[in-house]
Amino acid sequence: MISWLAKLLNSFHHAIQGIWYALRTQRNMRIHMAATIASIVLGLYQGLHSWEWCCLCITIALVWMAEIFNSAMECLCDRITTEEDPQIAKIKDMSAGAVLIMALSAVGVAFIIFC
Ligand SMILES: Nc1ncnc2c1ncn2[C@@H]1O[C@H](COP(=O)(O)OP(=O)(O)OP(=O)(O)O)[C@@H](O)[C@H]1O
Repeated sequence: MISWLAKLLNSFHHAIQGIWYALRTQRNMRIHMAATIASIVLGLYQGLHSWEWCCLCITIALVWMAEIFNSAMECLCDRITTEEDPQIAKIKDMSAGAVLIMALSAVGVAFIIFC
């Protein structure tokens, strides 16, 4: 039981380390953090309904997830090669495209909720 709990806590520790690494090294993550704080402050100020908070939380989580997966993909690509490679360019472009889709969607959600 104790070792199961220790393994669980260890997994959390690694996951938090990953988020912290992304926040420290990725400029876009800091932009997402600023947008997250601004949305929460605006949400508290406007007194959102619970369903609006649900939409906001899911949207924020999806943007963060997309950005962290994108950062992980970039790390993996750079581990394979840092030399000019057309395949690496396609992989990184697609990964960045996924973040862009989610970020645009988040802007739409924010517009619907706050305007
Ligand atoms: N090894 C490579 N070979 C060819 N093109 C590359 C390579 N590395 C990066 N690129 C191109 O440069 C773009 C930016 O890649 P980079 O690794 O600098 O990401 P970034 O600027 O940190 O992106 P993001 O802002 O999404 O974090 C890629 O989308 C790709 O088009």
